[in-house]
Amino acid sequence: MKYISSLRMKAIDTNCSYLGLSPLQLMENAGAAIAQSVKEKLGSGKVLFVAGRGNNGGDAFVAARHLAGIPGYIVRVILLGKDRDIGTEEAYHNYSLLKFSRVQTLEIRDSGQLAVSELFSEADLLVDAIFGTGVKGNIKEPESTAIDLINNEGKAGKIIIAVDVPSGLDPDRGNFEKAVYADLTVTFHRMKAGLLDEQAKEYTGTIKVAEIGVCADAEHYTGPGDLQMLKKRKLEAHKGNAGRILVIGGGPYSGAPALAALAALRAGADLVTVAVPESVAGIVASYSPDLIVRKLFSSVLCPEDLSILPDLINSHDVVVMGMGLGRATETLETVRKLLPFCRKAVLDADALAALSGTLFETLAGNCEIIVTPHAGEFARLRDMETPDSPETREKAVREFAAEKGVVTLLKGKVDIISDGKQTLLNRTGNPGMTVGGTGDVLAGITGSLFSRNPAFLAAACAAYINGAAGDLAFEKAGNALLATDVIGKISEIIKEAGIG
Ligand SMILES: NC(=O)C1=CN([C@@H]2O[C@H](COP(=O)(O)OP(=O)(O)OC[C@H]3O[C@@H](n4cnc5c(N)ncnc54)[C@H](O)[C@@H]3O)[C@@H](O)[C@H]2O)[C@H](O)CC1
Ligand SMILES: [K+]
Repeated sequence: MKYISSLRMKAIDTNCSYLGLSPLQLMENAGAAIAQSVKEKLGSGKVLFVAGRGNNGGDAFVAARHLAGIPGYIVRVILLGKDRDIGTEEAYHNYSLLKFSRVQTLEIRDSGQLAVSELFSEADLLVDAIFGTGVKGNIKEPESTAIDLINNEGKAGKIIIAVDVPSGLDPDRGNFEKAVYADLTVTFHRMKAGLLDEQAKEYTGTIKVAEIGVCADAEHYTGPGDLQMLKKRKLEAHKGNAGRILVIGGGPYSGAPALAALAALRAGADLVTVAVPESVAGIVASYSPDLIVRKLFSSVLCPEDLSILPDLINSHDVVVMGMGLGRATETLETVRKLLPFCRKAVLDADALAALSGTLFETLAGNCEIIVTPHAGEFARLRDMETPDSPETREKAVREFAAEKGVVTLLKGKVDIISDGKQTLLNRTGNPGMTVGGTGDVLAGITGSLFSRNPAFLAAACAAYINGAAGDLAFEKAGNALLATDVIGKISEIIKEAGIG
């Protein structure tokens, strides 16, 4: 069964909002689904909603409004706190509407007041909306008492419906300190992993997955929500904690490795070292004082460099390799020899020319790889034309990623990112980005994110950030935009997503 983590669900929520589907609309659908389930369980009578101060409570306020309009129901809501304690705008909005909806509300001060309330014993059906996916740590008061009181009524034979998850149950792991015993759990959009836990079964009752109108693209295309899944920088971070990146590139060209390195820095890496052949080391160093340049031996990457690069690789978290290396036989041979020293590598441009199917197999398990080919490079990697139609292209990327065990980011008008199991599409970016260097920028961002995040998430978010930064640059420069303009906008995208 396909299930979803609470973090991913939050990301999808944010992506919906980015696409124009507001959290309020999702809440309205969630509440309507709860009201529908109440109607199916109870034809008429007294319904008590026990609501916490988060969006789980918000769903209950919507459901209460929907039910109160139907003859035969007496609808009451207990809010575990005061209205000013309600944590989200959407929940507050829906709570405010209850005044106009023939719903009796009670705001409770503390667990003592809760324990003497007769609303519990008077109800025919109780709806548990104390916590959903936002529960954290040990359960405090008055929530703890509220769970006990709901369970007392459940023991007395009343119907209990849980909103999204039985309150107290960890939606991802299923473990808990105490939780509501429900007859029915109405969970939204997708099954939550925690509900499938063996121990959890006793608490969930029947599980119903309710559609709440999530846009399909919020899940299949990258968005700002995906960025929220990236690790946040810790306030007490030390130098190097946010990633040490080694860029290996250059020789015939000097700009490409510098672009990748500067992009990695802008995407949050702490330290970026650029290892380039001696012939271009001075030029690369002259581009920016932010770059640490390590001089290699010759005018192209060559076997002699194997005397210094393994140590350098070892002192960095991620290697980003390929930009501007050229395709001299000795260079490609050196790339192949370096890979077994890498733990995490982003391979782009000329490094892709060094790869063969068997090489992937020898590396399996030792080195996590992200490849970032364009259509031509992807065709060479597979020894097969890259398909034109979106569906076949997506399938080709998914199959390649699964077969070779590498995260694949196929660049194009719509980028395709897959690890063989999960696939995401990215449509940020614009025609101005066909200018040289934007691929190097993407490789740099990918390396930076990969140092602290899983490969698939890093690649998907890098594609989004690169394109979104390009879109900002396009506003000013139009089709005349340069790769350096894109680098200049990375920080705005990262800051806006709150991950910088
Ligand atoms: N797309 C969707 O899935 C939608 C989900 N909706 C509903 O929203 C909740 C998640 O809402 P959130 O506000 O993030 O969190 P909760 O309501 O679950 O809880 C937050 C609330 O609880 C307090 N709290 C947390 N832990 C504890 C504790 N241990 N003891 C006491 N109090 C605690 C916290 O301070 C907050 O006040 C999801 O489950 C769905 O029901 C949307 O409405 C529709 C879209
Ligand atoms: K709940």
